[in-house]
Amino acid sequence: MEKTFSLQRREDGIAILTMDVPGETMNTLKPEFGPEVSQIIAEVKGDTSIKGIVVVSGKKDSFIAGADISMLAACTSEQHAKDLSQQGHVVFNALENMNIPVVAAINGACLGGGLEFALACHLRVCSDDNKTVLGVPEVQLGLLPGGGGTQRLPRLVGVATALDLMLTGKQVRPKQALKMGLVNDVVPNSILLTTAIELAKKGKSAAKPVKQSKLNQFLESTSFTRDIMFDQARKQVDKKTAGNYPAPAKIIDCVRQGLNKGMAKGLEVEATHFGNLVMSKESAALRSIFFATTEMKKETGAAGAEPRKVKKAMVLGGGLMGGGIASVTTTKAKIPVRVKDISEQGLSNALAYAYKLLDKGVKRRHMTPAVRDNIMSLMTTTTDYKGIKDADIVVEAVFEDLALKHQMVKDVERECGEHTIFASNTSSLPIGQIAEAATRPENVIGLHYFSPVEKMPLVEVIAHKTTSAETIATTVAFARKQGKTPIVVQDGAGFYVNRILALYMNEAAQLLLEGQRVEHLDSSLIKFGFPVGPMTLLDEVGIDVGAKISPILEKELGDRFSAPAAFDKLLADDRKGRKNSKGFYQYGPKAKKAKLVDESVYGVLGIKTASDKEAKEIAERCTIQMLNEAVRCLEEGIIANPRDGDIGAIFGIGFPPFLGGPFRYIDTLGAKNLVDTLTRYQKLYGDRFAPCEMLKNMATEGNSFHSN
Ligand SMILES: C[C@@H](O)CC(=O)SCCNC(=O)CCNC(=O)[C@H](O)C(C)(C)COP(=O)(O)OP(=O)(O)OC[C@H]1O[C@@H](n2cnc3c(N)ncnc32)[C@H](O)[C@@H]1OP(=O)(O)O
Repeated sequence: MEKTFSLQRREDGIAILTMDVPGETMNTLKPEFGPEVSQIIAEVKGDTSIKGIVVVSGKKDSFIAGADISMLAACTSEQHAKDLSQQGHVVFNALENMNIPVVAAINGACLGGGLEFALACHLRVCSDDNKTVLGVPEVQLGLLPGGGGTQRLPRLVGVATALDLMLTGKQVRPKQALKMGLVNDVVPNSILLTTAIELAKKGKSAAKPVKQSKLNQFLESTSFTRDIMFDQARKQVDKKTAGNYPAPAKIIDCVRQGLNKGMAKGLEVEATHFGNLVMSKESAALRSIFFATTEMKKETGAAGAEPRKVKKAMVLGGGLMGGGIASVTTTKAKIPVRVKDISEQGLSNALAYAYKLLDKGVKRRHMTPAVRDNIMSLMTTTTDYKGIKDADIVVEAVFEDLALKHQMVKDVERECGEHTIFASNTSSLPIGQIAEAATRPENVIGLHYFSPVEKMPLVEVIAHKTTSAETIATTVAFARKQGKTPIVVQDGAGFYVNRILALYMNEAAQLLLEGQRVEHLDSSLIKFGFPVGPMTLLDEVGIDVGAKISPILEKELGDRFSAPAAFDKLLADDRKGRKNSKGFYQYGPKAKKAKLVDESVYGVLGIKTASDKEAKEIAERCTIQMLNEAVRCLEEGIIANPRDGDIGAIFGIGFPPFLGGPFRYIDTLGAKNLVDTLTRYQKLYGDRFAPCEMLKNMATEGNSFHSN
């Protein structure tokens, strides 16, 4: 079998150890590497001519992407996974204990087990390339760094920095890595190898201790003070995870035990916890998200169609959404964009939105003012249609008025090229209706972003009946360049995400009208795993927006979408939510310190609060509405498959990732159990809980939505 590691001796005594996994685009660590590396270490130890080693990647622009995640899926028990971790410990310890200096030369992604490999080296130098990132993202997979990272990181960069890296899983850029002491030097890739060789010649003493703040030095100096840090970190983790994610607490335990009882004990605890986490349902769900999104990256969105290149874009509307869309187009996609609005104020809003986001990067020293200004120069503005003849795609982000959108379709067809795509950011209007105004309807498509655009990863690409495959593929590719995860959905009121969200929100509204307190509703769904509760979400999105979408959904999809009539009283009382500082919560100066319910909302709705229902029942009533409608969307072909339905719900509305998405969650619950629960609630509260046909068939046949 082709080897992954190769050793090249040099006349100056520095040997180059190259890792290049045959046939794979990324280097990942696999169980069979242990014996291969151990053999090389033994060979080096027996060759006194070798004075140092430099470890490099054979891949063009990545170092090591971590352990092979698919290898973890093959684990059959906690012990099996623990053994994998301990095999890594043996190899990395042997590397670390070599008498000659070992230097990692890092270019590109150095993540998870890849960084742990580099940490076992005595010194690390990385390139300043854009693709060079370092981090331990295991926590995002429901895991922990199982290759010694929980022990080496704190000892290298300090407890506080190490916990931050491990508990967030964030990737750091070269300069940040240098500043925190993760690497010893940052150089252009052209001199990376030379620098690493020179570093190896200097020997292990070239490593300089990391400067810690006085406070951190004090806190890390004794087990008593360290325990204060660990207890504080644990409190923050418990608050953030609501007990739904086991990995963070285990990471803290590994670091605590390792520092208090020594590295050998720490490594033992790390391996045990790693084994437990690999077999956890939460990690299986989170790993499925990684594989789903990786698989989706390879799809064009329209079988057999190749995307056209988008060299220039236009955004119609400089409001919150238009500004966000223009911002991600220039900042992420690096595509010139021309923003059109009817007023100079609208254009200023768009420019200010983009500039504010970029300037945050300058303030955090992630970019220079010159880079910021260069990116800003990609955004131009206009109050007419000048300078857009060569636009490849026009994204409209104006208010939900069909006549206005029809006019824009006509304008764009008149002013732009015959291939120019008209993409509507509408959140509810059927794309087919918008396309009725087009002479080239094949170029009309929906491109539905979620607010805030720069943060929400999902976009829905909505094809109507005659949207061309090329238009779909081009729009999907454009969204990807904006850093988005697109799912292609079929045309229909509310598309997918807003449709499943609407029933979830309506059930929360029903519970409110039954006397459940606003804050109890929100806390129940946060405990279930949503990032925010339904009442907070309604305030953020806008009560008026929800009220506008509901009748459209009810007209197209049926009575189950009829929103509780009492909610009209909220609009009559001019309650729109955060946007006019009047909603379910208070938004005045007092509210800056604590989130306070606006108790007057109960009087407006004419309700008296009742005793709290169990949080589990509240969460169940709201979530099974979402699950049932997600299956209906699959049944009607709105979504192509359960994978897209899972990713759409997780990335679009924050469906709890540790549950894997609606369809994986139904598989966990069991279709029959869900049908029984829906039927029980149907008898209590009416036909809005009636299980859909596909779900009943799944229950009868005992099928699951996912095979793995
Ligand atoms: C020992 C313990 O500490 C356990 C661990 O190390 S757990 C793993 C920790 N590492 C990660 O979580 C990193 C996961 N990978 C990524 O985040 C990204 O792939 C990347 C940032 C490294 C690169 O992103 P991008 O340039 O977009 O490339 P793709 O995501 O499309 O990936 C390209 C192919 O590489 C495969 N791949 C990447 N990482 C892994 C991995 N850790 N295990 C298995 N396979 C991995 C990915 O599936 C793509 O494969 P393909 O066949 O080319 O589609």
